[in-house]
Amino acid sequence: MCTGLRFTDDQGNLYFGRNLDVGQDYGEKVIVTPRNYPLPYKFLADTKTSKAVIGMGIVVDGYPSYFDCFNEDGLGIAGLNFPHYAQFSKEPVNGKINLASYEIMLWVTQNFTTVKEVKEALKNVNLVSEAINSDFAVAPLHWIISDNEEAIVVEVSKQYGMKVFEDKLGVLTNSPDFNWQVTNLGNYTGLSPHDATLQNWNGQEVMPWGVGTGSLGLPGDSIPASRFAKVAYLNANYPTQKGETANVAKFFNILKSVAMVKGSVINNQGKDEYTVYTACYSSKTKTYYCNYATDFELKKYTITDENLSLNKLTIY
Ligand SMILES: C[C@H](CCC(=O)NCCS(=O)(=O)O)[C@H]1CC[C@H]2[C@@H]3[C@H](O)C[C@@H]4C[C@H](O)CC[C@]4(C)[C@H]3C[C@H](O)[C@]12C
Repeated sequence: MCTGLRFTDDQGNLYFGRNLDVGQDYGEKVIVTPRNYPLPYKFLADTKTSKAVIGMGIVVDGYPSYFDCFNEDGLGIAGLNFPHYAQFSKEPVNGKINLASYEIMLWVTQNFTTVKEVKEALKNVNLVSEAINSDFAVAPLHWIISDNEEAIVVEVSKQYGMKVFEDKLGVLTNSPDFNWQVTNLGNYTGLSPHDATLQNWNGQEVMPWGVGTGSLGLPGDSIPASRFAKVAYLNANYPTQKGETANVAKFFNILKSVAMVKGSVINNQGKDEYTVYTACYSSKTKTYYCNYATDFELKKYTITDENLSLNKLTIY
């Protein structure tokens, strides 16, 4: 499972990232793709990158295959599992921009600066079920895309085709679909950051005990709907913060509260599924912050004038 989160600071700078919750080691690393790096496509003419990108991923045949990535202009995208729903086109479709589903990460971060532009361009996109190479399966993902101004969620399913949702909550988890998750929030509208008050039930005074009584019922389990509701609630109530340090702390405070702790979830392959890393990109400083289940030290990697103009990937 995974959880994506975005919010802005008091000056409108974006903080955007995710938890990666998996039961498998992909050997992922932080990768900076420079400008002018070869960018092959399955159905479009090969080209070169025009914007530097930073994020977490693996390199497959020289191709930076990102799990989440962010460009130097502050536009980012994260892929999260969307099992039982995600279904891409079997074949390319004439007259459309055909992208292999894994190509959406770099297509978005190379061609656009704003979500507004992405939304317009997506109207003509067809995502094709095509793996990078025969060693990999097609990942059944949906995506959250964000800039300073707004966020959207992109889903392609058998039931609904391609859908692009405004994500005012700044949250994405896994299945069911985004619309279902937002509808489900209606079950949590009684939550309040304020404590419950003293009640009188048939003459009996009933006292709320201690702080936090307004949030009784806020979920704490690991299912996607629970993580969605919890992060949506916390993101809506966490006060706007000033400065990079406080905003990065806000990000990790919220996402670690839905992190899956090793041993608490065992998937149907018998593997521990847990939060392997948490990562947050700051558009203000072009910095990718991350830490790992096995090492909480906060690592910082930045798109710099030096690494954006190299002619090779920088792999940390
Ligand atoms: C498993 C990851 C998503 C984690 C997640 O959302 N889990 C939820 C589980 S569930 O819903 O509750 O079942 C996804 C996110 C990005 C994915 C990777 C990226 O898409 C990059 C390549 C793409 C290749 O097609 C497959 C390998 C891969 C390296 C992918 C492996 C895997 O599917 C990743 C790592």
